Amino acid sequence: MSCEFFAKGLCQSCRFMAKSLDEQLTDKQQKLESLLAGLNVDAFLPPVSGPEFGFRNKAKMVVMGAAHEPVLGIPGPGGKPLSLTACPLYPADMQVLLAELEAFVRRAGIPPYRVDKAKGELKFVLLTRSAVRGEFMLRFVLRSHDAIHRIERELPALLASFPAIKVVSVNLQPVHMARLEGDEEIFLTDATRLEEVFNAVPLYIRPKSFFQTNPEVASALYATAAAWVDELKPESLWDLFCGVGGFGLHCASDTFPVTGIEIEAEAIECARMSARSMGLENLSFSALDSTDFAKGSDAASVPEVIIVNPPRRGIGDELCASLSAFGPRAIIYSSCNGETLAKDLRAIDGYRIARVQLFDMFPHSDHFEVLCLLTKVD
Ligand SMILES: C[S@@+](CC[C@H](N)C(=O)[O-])C[C@H]1O[C@@H](n2cnc3c(N)ncnc32)[C@H](O)[C@@H]1O
Ligand code: SF4
Repeated sequence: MSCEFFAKGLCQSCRFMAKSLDEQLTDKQQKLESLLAGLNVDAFLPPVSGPEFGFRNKAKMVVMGAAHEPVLGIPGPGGKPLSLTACPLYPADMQVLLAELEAFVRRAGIPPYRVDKAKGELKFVLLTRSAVRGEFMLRFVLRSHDAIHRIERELPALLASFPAIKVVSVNLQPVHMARLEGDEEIFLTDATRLEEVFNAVPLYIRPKSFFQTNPEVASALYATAAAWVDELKPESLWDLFCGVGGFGLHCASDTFPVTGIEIEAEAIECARMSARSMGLENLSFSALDSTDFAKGSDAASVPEVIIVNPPRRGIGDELCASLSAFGPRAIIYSSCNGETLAKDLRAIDGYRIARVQLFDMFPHSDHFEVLCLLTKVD
Protein backbone atom coordinates (compact mmCIF):
# COMPACT_ATOMS: atom_id res chain seq x y z
CA MET A 1 0.00 0.00 0.00
CA SER A 2 1.15 3.55 -0.68
CA CYS A 3 -0.38 7.00 -0.66
CA GLU A 4 -2.08 7.94 -3.91
CA PHE A 5 -1.97 11.66 -3.06
CA PHE A 6 1.81 11.36 -2.78
CA ALA A 7 2.12 9.18 -5.89
CA LYS A 8 0.17 11.77 -7.93
CA GLY A 9 2.25 14.67 -6.58
CA LEU A 10 -0.79 16.21 -4.87
CA CYS A 11 0.47 16.05 -1.28
CA GLN A 12 4.15 15.88 -0.41
CA SER A 13 3.77 16.28 3.36
CA CYS A 14 5.35 12.85 3.90
CA ARG A 15 8.77 13.66 2.49
CA PHE A 16 10.12 10.13 2.70
CA MET A 17 7.08 8.21 1.48
CA ALA A 18 9.04 6.96 -1.57
CA LYS A 19 11.39 4.98 0.72
CA SER A 20 10.51 1.73 2.45
CA LEU A 21 9.95 1.86 6.20
CA ASP A 22 13.20 -0.10 6.69
CA GLU A 23 15.18 2.44 4.66
CA GLN A 24 13.57 5.30 6.58
CA LEU A 25 14.48 3.61 9.87
CA THR A 26 18.10 3.14 8.77
CA ASP A 27 18.31 6.84 7.80
CA LYS A 28 16.80 7.94 11.11
CA GLN A 29 19.13 5.72 13.12
CA GLN A 30 22.13 7.12 11.22
CA LYS A 31 20.94 10.67 11.82
CA LEU A 32 20.50 9.98 15.53
CA GLU A 33 23.95 8.40 15.83
CA SER A 34 25.54 11.33 14.03
CA LEU A 35 23.76 13.83 16.31
CA LEU A 36 25.10 11.99 19.34
CA ALA A 37 28.61 11.56 17.86
CA GLY A 38 31.28 12.38 20.41
CA LEU A 39 29.03 11.48 23.32
CA ASN A 40 29.87 8.16 24.93
CA VAL A 41 26.90 5.90 24.29
CA ASP A 42 27.26 2.39 25.76
CA ALA A 43 24.51 0.83 23.62
CA PHE A 44 22.18 1.79 20.81
CA LEU A 45 19.26 -0.64 21.17
CA PRO A 46 17.39 -1.79 18.03
CA PRO A 47 14.89 0.82 16.82
CA VAL A 48 11.18 0.21 17.44
CA SER A 49 8.65 0.80 14.69
CA GLY A 50 4.91 0.43 14.24
CA PRO A 51 2.50 0.20 11.32
CA GLU A 52 3.25 1.96 8.06
CA PHE A 53 -0.25 3.43 7.69
CA GLY A 54 -3.34 4.00 9.82
CA PHE A 55 -1.21 4.91 12.85
CA ARG A 56 -2.15 8.54 13.44
CA ASN A 57 -4.81 9.23 16.05
CA LYS A 58 -5.08 12.96 15.49
CA ALA A 59 -6.14 14.92 12.39
CA LYS A 60 -5.78 18.69 12.12
CA MET A 61 -7.74 19.61 9.02
CA VAL A 62 -7.67 23.10 7.54
CA VAL A 63 -11.15 24.04 6.30
CA MET A 64 -11.05 25.64 2.86
CA GLY A 65 -13.32 26.25 -0.12
CA ALA A 66 -16.83 27.75 0.05
CA ALA A 67 -19.78 27.13 2.43
CA HIS A 68 -21.58 25.11 -0.30
CA GLU A 69 -18.40 23.15 -1.12
CA PRO A 70 -16.10 22.97 1.92
CA VAL A 71 -12.85 21.03 1.76
CA LEU A 72 -11.00 19.53 4.73
CA GLY A 73 -7.35 19.26 3.84
CA ILE A 74 -4.51 21.40 2.59
CA PRO A 75 -3.88 23.85 -0.22
CA GLY A 76 -2.93 21.59 -3.17
CA PRO A 77 -0.96 22.39 -6.34
CA GLY A 78 -1.69 25.97 -7.45
CA GLY A 79 -3.31 26.71 -4.06
CA LYS A 80 -6.49 24.79 -5.01
CA PRO A 81 -8.12 23.19 -1.91
CA LEU A 82 -7.29 19.48 -1.73
CA SER A 83 -9.43 17.17 0.40
CA LEU A 84 -7.27 14.91 2.58
CA THR A 85 -10.05 13.05 4.38
CA ALA A 86 -8.71 9.85 2.77
CA CYS A 87 -5.12 10.40 3.97
CA PRO A 88 -3.87 6.87 4.74
CA LEU A 89 -2.02 7.96 7.89
CA TYR A 90 -5.43 7.78 9.62
CA PRO A 91 -7.24 4.53 10.52
CA ALA A 92 -10.03 3.57 8.09
CA ASP A 93 -12.90 4.55 10.44
CA MET A 94 -11.31 7.94 10.95
CA GLN A 95 -11.12 8.49 7.19
CA VAL A 96 -14.83 7.62 6.90
CA LEU A 97 -15.70 10.09 9.67
CA LEU A 98 -13.51 12.84 8.18
CA ALA A 99 -15.35 12.47 4.85
CA GLU A 100 -18.66 12.68 6.70
CA LEU A 101 -17.46 15.81 8.51
CA GLU A 102 -16.80 17.49 5.18
CA ALA A 103 -20.46 16.80 4.29
CA PHE A 104 -21.51 17.94 7.78
CA VAL A 105 -19.83 21.34 7.33
CA ARG A 106 -21.62 21.69 3.97
CA ARG A 107 -25.02 20.74 5.45
CA ALA A 108 -24.51 23.13 8.37
CA GLY A 109 -23.58 25.88 5.88
CA ILE A 110 -20.60 27.14 7.88
CA PRO A 111 -18.43 29.44 5.78
CA PRO A 112 -14.77 28.33 5.84
CA TYR A 113 -12.40 31.02 7.09
CA ARG A 114 -10.52 32.73 4.27
CA VAL A 115 -7.03 33.63 5.48
CA ASP A 116 -6.42 35.95 2.49
CA LYS A 117 -9.61 37.96 3.17
CA ALA A 118 -9.78 37.49 6.98
CA LYS A 119 -13.44 36.46 6.46
CA GLY A 120 -15.53 33.37 7.23
CA GLU A 121 -16.00 31.31 10.37
CA LEU A 122 -14.63 27.75 10.41
CA LYS A 123 -10.84 27.56 10.59
CA PHE A 124 -10.01 23.95 11.49
CA VAL A 125 -11.64 20.61 12.24
CA LEU A 126 -9.63 18.63 14.81
CA LEU A 127 -10.41 14.96 15.28
CA THR A 128 -8.78 12.61 17.81
CA ARG A 129 -9.41 8.87 18.03
CA SER A 130 -8.87 6.61 21.02
CA ALA A 131 -7.30 3.32 19.97
CA VAL A 132 -8.89 1.26 22.74
CA ARG A 133 -12.51 1.66 21.65
CA GLY A 134 -12.32 3.61 18.40
CA GLU A 135 -14.10 6.60 19.99
CA PHE A 136 -13.68 10.18 18.83
CA MET A 137 -13.24 13.71 20.13
CA LEU A 138 -14.33 16.29 17.56
CA ARG A 139 -13.45 19.98 17.77
CA PHE A 140 -14.43 22.87 15.53
CA VAL A 141 -12.12 25.90 15.63
CA LEU A 142 -14.27 28.95 14.88
CA ARG A 143 -13.48 32.64 14.50
CA SER A 144 -16.54 33.74 16.53
CA HIS A 145 -19.70 32.48 18.24
CA ASP A 146 -21.75 33.23 15.08
CA ALA A 147 -21.73 29.73 13.57
CA ILE A 148 -22.17 27.68 16.76
CA HIS A 149 -25.94 27.45 16.28
CA ARG A 150 -25.37 25.88 12.84
CA ILE A 151 -23.23 23.14 14.39
CA GLU A 152 -25.79 22.59 17.17
CA ARG A 153 -28.59 22.30 14.60
CA GLU A 154 -26.88 19.48 12.65
CA LEU A 155 -25.13 17.76 15.55
CA PRO A 156 -27.92 15.39 16.77
CA ALA A 157 -28.08 13.71 13.33
CA LEU A 158 -24.29 13.35 13.19
CA LEU A 159 -24.13 11.82 16.68
CA ALA A 160 -26.96 9.44 15.79
CA SER A 161 -25.15 8.16 12.71
CA PHE A 162 -21.69 8.12 14.37
CA PRO A 163 -22.26 7.03 18.00
CA ALA A 164 -18.47 6.61 18.39
CA ILE A 165 -18.22 10.43 18.60
CA LYS A 166 -18.15 10.96 22.37
CA VAL A 167 -16.85 14.51 22.80
CA VAL A 168 -17.69 17.55 20.68
CA SER A 169 -16.51 21.08 21.34
CA VAL A 170 -16.03 24.44 19.74
CA ASN A 171 -12.77 26.28 20.20
CA LEU A 172 -12.84 30.02 19.62
CA GLN A 173 -9.85 31.51 17.85
CA PRO A 174 -10.78 35.12 17.01
CA VAL A 175 -7.26 36.19 16.04
CA HIS A 176 -6.22 36.26 12.38
CA MET A 177 -3.24 34.04 11.43
CA ALA A 178 -2.39 33.18 15.01
CA ARG A 179 -2.03 29.92 16.92
CA LEU A 180 -4.03 26.92 15.82
CA GLU A 181 -6.49 27.26 18.69
CA GLY A 182 -7.71 29.85 21.17
CA ASP A 183 -8.30 29.85 24.93
CA GLU A 184 -12.10 29.43 25.01
CA GLU A 185 -13.50 25.91 24.64
CA ILE A 186 -17.27 25.32 24.60
CA PHE A 187 -18.41 21.72 25.00
CA LEU A 188 -21.46 20.63 23.00
CA THR A 189 -21.60 17.19 24.66
CA ASP A 190 -21.82 16.20 28.31
CA ALA A 191 -18.57 14.25 27.95
CA THR A 192 -15.44 16.43 28.06
CA ARG A 193 -12.71 13.80 27.72
CA LEU A 194 -11.93 10.70 25.72
CA GLU A 195 -10.84 7.51 27.44
CA GLU A 196 -7.72 5.72 26.17
CA VAL A 197 -5.83 2.69 27.46
CA PHE A 198 -2.17 1.90 26.70
CA ASN A 199 -0.74 -1.34 28.17
CA ALA A 200 -3.71 -1.59 30.58
CA VAL A 201 -2.97 1.92 31.92
CA PRO A 202 -6.01 4.26 31.69
CA LEU A 203 -5.25 7.64 30.11
CA TYR A 204 -7.52 10.57 29.32
CA ILE A 205 -7.49 12.86 26.30
CA ARG A 206 -8.73 16.44 26.76
CA PRO A 207 -8.96 19.11 24.05
CA LYS A 208 -5.90 21.10 25.05
CA SER A 209 -3.65 18.49 26.60
CA PHE A 210 -0.76 17.01 24.68
CA PHE A 211 -1.32 13.38 23.78
CA GLN A 212 1.01 11.04 21.87
CA THR A 213 -0.16 10.69 18.24
CA ASN A 214 0.96 7.12 17.48
CA PRO A 215 -0.74 4.77 19.98
CA GLU A 216 1.17 1.60 19.09
CA VAL A 217 4.65 3.14 19.21
CA ALA A 218 3.77 5.31 22.25
CA SER A 219 2.63 2.16 24.08
CA ALA A 220 6.02 0.57 23.32
CA LEU A 221 7.82 3.74 24.46
CA TYR A 222 5.99 3.85 27.81
CA ALA A 223 6.44 0.09 28.35
CA THR A 224 10.19 0.39 27.68
CA ALA A 225 10.60 3.29 30.12
CA ALA A 226 8.62 1.31 32.72
CA ALA A 227 10.88 -1.75 32.19
CA TRP A 228 14.02 0.40 32.64
CA VAL A 229 12.60 1.94 35.82
CA ASP A 230 11.69 -1.51 37.08
CA GLU A 231 15.33 -2.61 36.65
CA LEU A 232 16.47 0.46 38.62
CA LYS A 233 14.01 -0.21 41.48
CA PRO A 234 14.01 3.41 42.67
CA GLU A 235 12.71 4.60 46.01
CA SER A 236 11.10 7.59 44.33
CA LEU A 237 10.60 9.03 40.85
CA TRP A 238 9.85 12.35 39.15
CA ASP A 239 8.12 12.58 35.79
CA LEU A 240 8.84 16.09 34.46
CA PHE A 241 6.80 17.45 31.49
CA CYS A 242 4.41 14.63 32.37
CA GLY A 243 1.40 15.70 30.24
CA VAL A 244 -1.50 13.41 31.11
CA GLY A 245 0.93 11.21 33.04
CA GLY A 246 1.86 8.49 30.52
CA PHE A 247 5.37 7.79 31.82
CA GLY A 248 4.68 8.18 35.54
CA LEU A 249 1.51 6.10 35.43
CA HIS A 250 3.30 3.31 33.54
CA CYS A 251 6.17 3.27 36.05
CA ALA A 252 3.95 3.56 39.13
CA SER A 253 3.82 0.88 41.78
CA ASP A 254 2.63 0.85 45.36
CA THR A 255 6.26 0.55 46.52
CA PHE A 256 7.52 4.08 45.68
CA PRO A 257 6.07 7.59 45.23
CA VAL A 258 5.86 9.30 41.84
CA THR A 259 5.67 13.08 41.34
CA GLY A 260 4.45 14.35 37.97
CA ILE A 261 5.01 17.99 36.90
CA GLU A 262 3.33 19.60 33.90
CA ILE A 263 2.50 23.21 32.96
CA GLU A 264 -0.96 22.49 31.51
CA ALA A 265 -3.61 22.25 34.27
CA GLU A 266 -6.07 20.21 32.17
CA ALA A 267 -3.44 17.54 31.58
CA ILE A 268 -2.76 17.35 35.32
CA GLU A 269 -6.48 16.79 35.95
CA CYS A 270 -6.34 13.86 33.51
CA ALA A 271 -3.26 12.39 35.20
CA ARG A 272 -4.95 12.60 38.62
CA MET A 273 -8.04 10.91 37.25
CA SER A 274 -5.93 8.05 35.86
CA ALA A 275 -4.17 7.62 39.22
CA ARG A 276 -7.56 7.44 40.95
CA SER A 277 -8.87 4.84 38.54
CA MET A 278 -5.70 2.75 39.09
CA GLY A 279 -6.31 2.96 42.83
CA LEU A 280 -2.81 4.35 43.44
CA GLU A 281 -2.35 6.86 46.24
CA ASN A 282 1.39 7.47 46.08
CA LEU A 283 1.24 9.50 42.86
CA SER A 284 1.04 13.27 43.01
CA PHE A 285 0.64 15.53 39.99
CA SER A 286 1.05 19.32 40.01
CA ALA A 287 0.57 22.00 37.36
CA LEU A 288 3.94 23.79 37.51
CA ASP A 289 6.86 24.79 35.34
CA SER A 290 9.37 21.91 35.47
CA THR A 291 12.45 24.14 35.75
CA ASP A 292 10.89 26.22 38.56
CA PHE A 293 9.85 23.01 40.34
CA ALA A 294 13.37 21.58 40.11
CA LYS A 295 15.02 24.84 41.17
CA GLY A 296 12.66 25.11 44.14
CA SER A 297 13.32 21.55 45.35
CA ASP A 298 15.85 20.84 48.07
CA ALA A 299 18.45 18.10 47.68
CA ALA A 300 16.70 15.86 50.24
CA SER A 301 13.54 15.64 48.13
CA VAL A 302 15.35 14.70 44.92
CA PRO A 303 14.38 11.21 43.74
CA GLU A 304 16.65 8.43 42.53
CA VAL A 305 15.23 8.48 39.03
CA ILE A 306 14.02 11.49 37.01
CA ILE A 307 12.16 11.14 33.71
CA VAL A 308 12.03 14.14 31.39
CA ASN A 309 9.95 14.36 28.21
CA PRO A 310 10.06 18.00 27.09
CA PRO A 311 8.57 19.71 24.01
CA ARG A 312 10.78 20.11 20.92
CA ARG A 313 12.82 22.91 22.49
CA GLY A 314 14.36 20.44 24.98
CA ILE A 315 14.84 20.91 28.72
CA GLY A 316 17.25 23.86 28.44
CA ASP A 317 20.42 24.86 30.24
CA GLU A 318 18.83 25.73 33.60
CA LEU A 319 17.17 22.35 34.06
CA CYS A 320 20.32 20.59 32.79
CA ALA A 321 22.24 22.45 35.51
CA SER A 322 19.69 21.46 38.19
CA LEU A 323 19.82 17.80 37.12
CA SER A 324 23.64 17.85 37.15
CA ALA A 325 23.62 19.40 40.63
CA PHE A 326 20.99 16.99 42.00
CA GLY A 327 22.79 13.94 40.64
CA PRO A 328 19.94 11.38 40.74
CA ARG A 329 21.02 7.75 40.21
CA ALA A 330 19.47 7.74 36.73
CA ILE A 331 17.81 10.13 34.27
CA ILE A 332 15.51 8.87 31.54
CA TYR A 333 15.20 11.38 28.72
CA SER A 334 12.48 10.91 26.10
CA SER A 335 12.85 13.37 23.23
CA CYS A 336 11.06 14.14 19.96
CA ASN A 337 13.95 16.32 18.74
CA GLY A 338 17.40 14.79 18.26
CA GLU A 339 19.07 18.22 17.96
CA THR A 340 17.92 19.58 21.33
CA LEU A 341 18.43 16.15 22.92
CA ALA A 342 22.10 16.16 21.80
CA LYS A 343 22.54 19.71 23.13
CA ASP A 344 20.95 18.85 26.51
CA LEU A 345 22.95 15.62 26.86
CA ARG A 346 26.14 17.63 26.39
CA ALA A 347 25.02 20.03 29.12
CA ILE A 348 24.24 17.37 31.77
CA ASP A 349 27.37 16.59 33.80
CA GLY A 350 28.33 13.41 35.62
CA TYR A 351 26.43 10.78 33.60
CA ARG A 352 27.15 8.04 31.11
CA ILE A 353 24.64 7.36 28.40
CA ALA A 354 23.92 3.71 29.07
CA ARG A 355 21.19 3.12 26.45
CA VAL A 356 19.66 4.93 23.51
CA GLN A 357 16.66 3.61 21.60
CA LEU A 358 14.83 5.17 18.64
CA PHE A 359 11.03 4.89 18.44
CA ASP A 360 9.64 5.57 14.96
CA MET A 361 6.62 7.55 16.10
CA PHE A 362 6.30 9.59 12.88
CA PRO A 363 6.83 7.35 9.81
CA HIS A 364 7.47 9.03 6.42
CA SER A 365 8.75 12.21 8.11
CA ASP A 366 12.26 12.95 9.38
CA HIS A 367 10.98 13.09 12.98
CA PHE A 368 11.45 10.36 15.56
CA GLU A 369 11.28 9.82 19.32
CA VAL A 370 14.36 8.78 21.31
CA LEU A 371 14.54 7.22 24.76
CA CYS A 372 17.85 7.53 26.64
CA LEU A 373 18.99 6.09 29.93
CA LEU A 374 21.65 8.12 31.73
CA THR A 375 23.32 6.60 34.77
CA LYS A 376 25.33 8.49 37.36
CA VAL A 377 29.09 8.11 37.13
CA ASP A 378 30.47 7.37 40.59
C1 LIG B 1 6.28 16.09 24.54
S1 LIG B 1 4.99 16.49 25.64
C2 LIG B 1 5.08 15.10 26.72
C3 LIG B 1 3.91 14.83 27.58
C4 LIG B 1 3.90 13.49 28.28
N1 LIG B 1 5.16 13.13 28.88
C5 LIG B 1 3.39 12.39 27.38
O1 LIG B 1 4.04 11.37 27.22
O2 LIG B 1 2.30 12.56 26.84
C6 LIG B 1 5.67 17.81 26.55
C7 LIG B 1 4.79 18.33 27.65
O3 LIG B 1 5.49 19.36 28.35
C8 LIG B 1 4.54 20.33 28.75
N2 LIG B 1 5.31 21.56 29.04
C9 LIG B 1 5.72 22.52 28.19
N3 LIG B 1 6.45 23.44 28.83
C10 LIG B 1 6.52 23.05 30.13
C11 LIG B 1 7.14 23.58 31.28
N4 LIG B 1 7.85 24.70 31.22
N5 LIG B 1 7.04 22.91 32.45
C12 LIG B 1 6.29 21.77 32.51
N6 LIG B 1 5.66 21.22 31.44
C13 LIG B 1 5.79 21.86 30.27
C14 LIG B 1 3.58 20.42 27.60
O4 LIG B 1 2.35 20.97 28.02
C15 LIG B 1 3.47 18.93 27.20
O5 LIG B 1 2.43 18.30 27.89
S1 SF4 C 1 -0.02 13.49 4.66
FE1 SF4 C 1 -1.37 11.82 4.00
S2 SF4 C 1 -1.98 12.42 1.96
FE2 SF4 C 1 -0.15 13.61 2.43
S3 SF4 C 1 1.58 12.41 1.65
FE3 SF4 C 1 1.27 11.85 3.80
S4 SF4 C 1 -0.03 10.02 3.71
FE4 SF4 C 1 -0.20 11.05 1.73
